[in-house]
Amino acid sequence: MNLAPTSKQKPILWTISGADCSGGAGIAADIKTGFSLGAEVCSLMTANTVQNSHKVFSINPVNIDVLQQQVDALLADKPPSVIKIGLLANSYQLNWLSLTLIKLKQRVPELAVIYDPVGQASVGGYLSSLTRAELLSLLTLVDIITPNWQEAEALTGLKQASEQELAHAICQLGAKACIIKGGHSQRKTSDDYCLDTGFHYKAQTPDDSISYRLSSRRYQTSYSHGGGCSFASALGAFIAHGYLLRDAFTQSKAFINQGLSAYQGEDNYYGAFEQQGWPRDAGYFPGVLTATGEKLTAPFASLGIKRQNGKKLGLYPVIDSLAWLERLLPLGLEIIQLRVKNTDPAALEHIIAEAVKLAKPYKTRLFINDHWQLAIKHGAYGVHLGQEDLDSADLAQIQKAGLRLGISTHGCYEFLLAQQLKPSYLAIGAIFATQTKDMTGQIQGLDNLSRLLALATDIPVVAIGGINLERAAKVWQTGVDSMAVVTAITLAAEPEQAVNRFRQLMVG
Ligand SMILES: Cc1ncc(COP(=O)(O)OP(=O)(O)O)c(N)n1
Ligand SMILES: Cc1ncsc1CCOP(=O)(O)O
Ligand SMILES: [Mg+2]
Repeated sequence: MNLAPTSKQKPILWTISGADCSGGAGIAADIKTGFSLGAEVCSLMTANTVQNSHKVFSINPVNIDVLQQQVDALLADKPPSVIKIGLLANSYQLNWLSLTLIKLKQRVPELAVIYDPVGQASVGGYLSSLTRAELLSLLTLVDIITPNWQEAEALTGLKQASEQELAHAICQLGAKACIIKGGHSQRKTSDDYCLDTGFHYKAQTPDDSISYRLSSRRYQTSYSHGGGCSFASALGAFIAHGYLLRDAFTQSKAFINQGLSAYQGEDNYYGAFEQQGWPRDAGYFPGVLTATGEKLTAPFASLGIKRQNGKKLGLYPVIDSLAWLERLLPLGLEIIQLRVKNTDPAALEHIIAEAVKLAKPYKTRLFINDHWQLAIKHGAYGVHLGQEDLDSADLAQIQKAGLRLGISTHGCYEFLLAQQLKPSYLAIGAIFATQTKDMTGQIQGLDNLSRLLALATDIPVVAIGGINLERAAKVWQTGVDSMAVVTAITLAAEPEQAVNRFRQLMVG
């Protein structure tokens, strides 16, 4: 993921789906969704369906020669970064598409293929005559499949299986990731479940997979026609913009919640789902279910600064030695982090113990990166943990010891997840490319920083990564509470002067 813009060109999403003359689903939904989310949609129509709000009258498949001509024409000047597949009307189309995807993936190696297996129309009636065996043949070419649970049961042949088991079975059939949509579920939960077995950033097997579960309240509305297609095309649009699957998933769910909330309570009319632009309002974002969070209910000790009350944490130097700490403490900063890597245990303990002693006479809040046991042992003010540390660290122990906790996040999924742990601050990074740490695939950019800030509660938010004096004003204008920097200070010709210049631009 690199969300820092490199050009003003819109990402291109192809939709290979049916047209719905009643305007809500299929290609209409995909175009409205793409437009709403800043993606350019090219449409390859598989069928010209005749339907209204009561019934599907006919399907009218398009000949594969026409589809092939459209692929050839579009490849010349509008190659896709994502393809969303919806209705496939017959086995000619399925076989043609399988061969086409193989060729396209050779030509565009980064291409992501999303398949929304539309079998049944929401008004009733079957849209596709494909058999299960035929559909399965497509799965190995699919990066993300988005069935609802009935479709997932039909694909796997499993009954009474959990969403997790269904997703796992579908990934074993060949798809790289599977999102089971809970929206139409008659099950107790309306959670959406995602199993990611290797898409984008980690090569994994289905047994070594990552799962995400998002939960939202149910929206009562009759304006939902095309919601499923819109979810899959929103996912495509977010992925085309460069978001990781977990963040595309979270934002797509927010996009759907936002649309479903538009006409709540308007009954007796079968209306189309309404695309309402990029979801920014925290109220539409789903809950992120986490086992770690369920154990913690109380907030971590506070920094004495809340996001809303106007006081800011300001500059947050992240340094790696006692010498730097001694040099910066007299400058009267609100917060400093000691981030020591690759040091033997005895030396490390000595450094942390000394750092805590050095910081005692100052009002500066000293955070220790990574080494939470030593931070507790020596009575540091706080601990900073990364995502990888969250599972192994004993958060309850940190909380019980009264230490403050800062957590790194990289995108909206992790931000919402970490927020539920009620830490003392949340960090977002890397805002820009940085030489200090390998942040490949995790560059947020300023726009995404602003979007994440819209999800913030009263917990202070720190921006980190590639921030220097030239870029600082723009970062500060987003409304962050603090900017954490390493090299902008440690490599500055005059570090004290650099600190002062940062502070000057953070006034107001
Ligand atoms: C303020 C702040 N934000 C993020 C980080 C990065 O922490 P982490 O993800 O644990 O990575 P390392 O720093 O351990 O490499 C941080 N240290 N401080
Ligand atoms: C530790 C860390 N975490 C995210 S980016 C980063 C490095 C920040 O260093 P710099 O300020 O030199 O870009
Ligand atoms: Mg760390």
